[in-house]
Amino acid sequence: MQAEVLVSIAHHQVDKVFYYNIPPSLAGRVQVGSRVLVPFGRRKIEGYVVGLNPAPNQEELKDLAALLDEDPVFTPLQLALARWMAAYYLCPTVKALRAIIWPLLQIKGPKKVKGLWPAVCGNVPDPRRAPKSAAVWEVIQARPGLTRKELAEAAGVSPRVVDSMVARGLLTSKERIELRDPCRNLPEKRSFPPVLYGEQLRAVKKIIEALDKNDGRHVFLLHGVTGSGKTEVYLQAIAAALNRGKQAIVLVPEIALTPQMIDIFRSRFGHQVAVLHSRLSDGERYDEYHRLRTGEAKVVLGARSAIFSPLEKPGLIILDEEHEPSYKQEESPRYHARTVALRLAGYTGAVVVLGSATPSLESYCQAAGGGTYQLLELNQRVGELTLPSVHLIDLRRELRKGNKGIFSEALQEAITDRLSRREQVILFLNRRGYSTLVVCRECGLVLKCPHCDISLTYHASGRLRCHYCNYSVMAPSLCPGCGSHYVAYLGMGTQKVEQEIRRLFPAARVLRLDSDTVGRRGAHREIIETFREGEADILVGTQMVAKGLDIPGVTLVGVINADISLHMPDFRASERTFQLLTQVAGRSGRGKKKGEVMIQTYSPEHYAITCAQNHDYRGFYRREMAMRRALGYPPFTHLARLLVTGKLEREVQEAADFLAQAVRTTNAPVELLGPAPAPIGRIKDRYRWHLVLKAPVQNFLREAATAALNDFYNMSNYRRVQVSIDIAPQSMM
Ligand SMILES: Nc1ncnc2c1ncn2[C@@H]1O[C@H](COP(=O)(O)OP(=O)(O)OP(=O)(O)O)[C@@H](O)[C@H]1O
Ligand SMILES: [Zn+2]
Repeated sequence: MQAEVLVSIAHHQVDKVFYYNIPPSLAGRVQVGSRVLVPFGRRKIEGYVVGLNPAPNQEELKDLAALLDEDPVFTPLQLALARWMAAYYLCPTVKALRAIIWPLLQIKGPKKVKGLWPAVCGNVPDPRRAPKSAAVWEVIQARPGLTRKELAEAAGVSPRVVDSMVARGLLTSKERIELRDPCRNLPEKRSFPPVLYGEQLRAVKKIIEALDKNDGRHVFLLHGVTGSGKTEVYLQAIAAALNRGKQAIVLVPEIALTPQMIDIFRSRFGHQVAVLHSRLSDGERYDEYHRLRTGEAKVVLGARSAIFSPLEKPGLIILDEEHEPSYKQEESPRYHARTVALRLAGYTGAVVVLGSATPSLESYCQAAGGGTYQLLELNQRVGELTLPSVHLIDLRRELRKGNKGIFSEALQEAITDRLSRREQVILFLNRRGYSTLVVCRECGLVLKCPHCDISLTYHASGRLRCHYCNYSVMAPSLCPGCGSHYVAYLGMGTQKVEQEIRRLFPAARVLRLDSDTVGRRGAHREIIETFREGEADILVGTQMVAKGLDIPGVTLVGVINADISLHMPDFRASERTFQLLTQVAGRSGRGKKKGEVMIQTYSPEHYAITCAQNHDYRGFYRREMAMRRALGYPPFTHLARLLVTGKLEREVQEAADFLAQAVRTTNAPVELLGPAPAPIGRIKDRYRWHLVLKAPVQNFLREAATAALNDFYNMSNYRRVQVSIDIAPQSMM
């Protein structure tokens, strides 16, 4: 027998299978999916068995060196996905495969801990003479297997008491597997499905019909306004899938994978739910993975990469907030979870549900423009609730009135009003830190990261930080350029908003939610819970406050500056702005009282902002589609981006020129934009240039990019630059 092996060298030029002989010592144990060690050149490297051939080749083959795990690390379905992903995104197959199985590669198996057991029978210590030992004894009889620390804690004694009992031979220690449940601290409560209202019911019925047809051709776009109860549609569709013996994958953006979301799923489906996200420990991830592989868990709730979960045959795949940019992985393999989901559904016959209050243009035109998706609409909020009224505040007029502060008069009054009525406020600004621009008023020097082409952000800790590479330095008191004292701190972040709020409203209880405040495990949950319980009045935050929060006490949402995302050099800037504003506005008025939203902006006429004000998705869609058509951008064309990076700017530029020339000489009918420096010209000491390819058909892009890359590897000498290909890029930065 011989094995076909993908070796773990992720390079286009090694992207093929290599053949090895299976030595007698491994016969019968090597399977498709096995992780092995193989001789490669003068080294031994890791590889993955992707095929077995009974007839050995004539040529002399080397032997597999070792089998690394007894169980296969991937399923045939996962391998099929990897192969498709490699071809679709033009990445080495082994890279795609490793992206799929990384949770298994990272973890070393279950964690072992030392537990304690009673070593003798009966009642040994006398509670009157040795009350502490007696307490320990009582606990260990009831709960054998506790660790030293757990036991001491449970008995309310110092661990030394436990030690002395071990020394006296009363307790013995043995290794045991630690069971880690990422939700172990959650309250176990059951919830029951509410009665669906008309549109919800219709949506669920349609999905169930598709589940019953079982023909793998159903993609639904669930377009439901904020607070319309999309989650309930998902839950009941999942329940129906489970009743039919099917499994479900539910993806939510990492940021929306809030404890609240997890609680909802756990309270409905209990231990049938496995949760996968980046904050799990390796051990917890192992356990959840294990529960999925054995079939104990039938629903996986997770972020982007949970689409690769080792379910045998998912029958329902749901993407909540399908428009979210975080579904795109911004490193190779640069896959989009939605695209993968559709492919996976093609393999398994699963029904796909894409949900959003603000669908991506790509998806909406598939549903509304005569494409292949079916549109399901939820046009109103649950119950008697209505959408909040949204006011635009023209910051130019504010300035003319002489108000140079962060808050317009109207927003300040509205906050005062809410505080007096004991209602809650969310303030949204999509920038963290204190000041986002530090500049010398005398010589004009802007303080930038020494490693990136990015201005440093001043943090309340007194340090300047780069938000791309995390470089930090104490803020200088004098300008490092000219020695001037006049260093100005401009541009505001959430810390400054928080500080201003505390100054203006000293009695208010304020919380801040951004990536600086959620570093500690559990902090995210605490902040949201504290706010929900009404123990704070105002929540300030970045886009972390914009998504998914369902907090009935909030009747006012203030957007401090709506324009931040509007002027990004990216053709999706308007779409992102509309989505963010609609989502954050949607946090207001979800309880008994009607909500209000105030959006501060310098561009009150921009359609991304006026359409958000009027809850007018279709209006936005029409305007934006007209714009995209005129400029020849997706969804009317397909894009690919070649990003060239390296330490020497000249080399990067020359390499980009070489690639451009190579693209021009291919026969593929593609339009080439650039080469040009990327909007962010340098990150982590690497210069960045890019080329953007446009074509009416995606395959032309692949042809052109592949041909250009081959020329590049075969004919050029730029060994130190890196080229990455991004098919259907989400970020153009
Ligand atoms: N049929 C129903 N009857 C009563 N309450 C419901 C019903 N459906 C949903 N709800 C409740 O309505 C609230 C809003 O629902 P949900 O959070 O799912 O909205 P959503 O559409 O996901 O909103 P968003 O897009 O803003 O996150 C939740 O508190 C949910 O429990
Ligand atoms: Zn940096």
